[in-house]
Amino acid sequence: MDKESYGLSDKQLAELDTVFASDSFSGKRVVISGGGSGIGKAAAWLLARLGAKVLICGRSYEKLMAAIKPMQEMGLDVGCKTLDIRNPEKVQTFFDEIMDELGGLDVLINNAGGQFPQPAIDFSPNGWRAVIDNNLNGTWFMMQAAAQRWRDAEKPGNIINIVTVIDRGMPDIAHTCAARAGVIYTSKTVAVEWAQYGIRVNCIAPGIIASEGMRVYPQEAVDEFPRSNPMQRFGSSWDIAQACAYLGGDASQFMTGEVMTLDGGGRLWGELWPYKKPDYFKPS
Ligand SMILES: CCCCCCCCC/C=C/C(=O)SCCNC(=O)CCNC(=O)[C@H](O)C(C)(C)COP(=O)(O)OP(=O)(O)OC[C@H]1O[C@@H](n2cnc3c(N)ncnc32)[C@H](O)[C@@H]1OP(=O)(O)O
Ligand SMILES: NC(=O)C1=CN([C@@H]2O[C@H](COP(=O)(O)OP(=O)(O)OC[C@H]3O[C@@H](n4cnc5c(N)ncnc54)[C@H](OP(=O)(O)O)[C@@H]3O)[C@@H](O)[C@H]2O)C=CC1
Repeated sequence: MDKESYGLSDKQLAELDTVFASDSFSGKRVVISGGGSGIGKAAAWLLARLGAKVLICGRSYEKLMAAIKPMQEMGLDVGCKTLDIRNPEKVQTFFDEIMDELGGLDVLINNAGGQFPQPAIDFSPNGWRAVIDNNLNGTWFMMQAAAQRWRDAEKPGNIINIVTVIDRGMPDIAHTCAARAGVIYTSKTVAVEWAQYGIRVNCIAPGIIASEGMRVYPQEAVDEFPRSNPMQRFGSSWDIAQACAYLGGDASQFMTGEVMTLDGGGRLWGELWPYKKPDYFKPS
């Protein structure tokens, strides 16, 4: 399949079935970074359909507006703001504004992120820095800004960080493995530190998901990605959105500091090096 065609249409996102009750997020205010495409957009659709007031952010205003228009046309309560999560001052201003505009915040989904594939030995200092900054620093600025406001207002909070499956590392994306390991262990640590404030922190580790994010990878790699798990297929953004609904809702109220993996068993079996695998690693 052409990598450009990966991702769910707005019609699908408006109609896909869910196991969650239609009012399970009513009264909840949710912020989703990177909500203009892929997994973040699917989560925005689902949680808004379940009654949440949702605000998505990302770097491209046009992308955000295009994402929220069909949701608003369905009568869903969704807004957007531009934000580069790597800028700590802008993140602070963002949270000041949205706390005011939404009247508070219940759930923060740190989904914005990504990387480019390259053998680690060839990373430039700036390429390494860009991926660490986007995924580790950006996510941390968002987590801390939300937690400070929840603590100061004496309100509970709930953070969900979208990471990636790092158990076996992943050839060609060592920079993101480093960043996501940082996010996971920061999350485990602050899940403990922030329990006293009623703040939960969990991560979701998606395996290969058929989202718009696939456009970043060469077609030959995308064609091989299903072999990264024993189900030998892609997961869907909707799978990850439903995991967000579980972690963002009351059913998971006793869960904090965990990583929920949805990878079709890829942690246990699968080819992680789908593209330009050196001869050294090929069967002789
Ligand atoms: C195949 C098997 C995979 C196997 C991997 C399988 C993975 C599947 C699981 C994960 C799937 C997903 O995450 S899907 C989601 C994918 N979505 C995304 O990645 C979207 C977000 N990504 C990004 O915005 C960008 O990739 C990112 C670099 C992180 C941020 O962009 P920036 O605008 O900050 O970066 P730039 O200013 O353009 O560049 C900063 C530096 O990075 C370098 N750089 C940027 N792109 C580069 C590239 N393609 N190759 C080399 N170097 C690159 C530049 O040259 C710069 O270094 P100098 O030249 O030295 O200055
Ligand atoms: N698809 C997959 O197989 C997997 C995805 N993931 C992770 O899931 C998350 C969502 O990915 P997916 O939906 O697939 O891909 P997308 O590329 O569609 O989503 C990434 C989103 O993040 C936004 N974003 C990136 N950098 C920034 C930034 N600095 N500030 C604000 N927004 C930013 C992008 O918007 P914009 O460019 O407009 O800012 C985009 O909407 C990412 O963290 C990804 O790495 C993890 C494992 C597997």
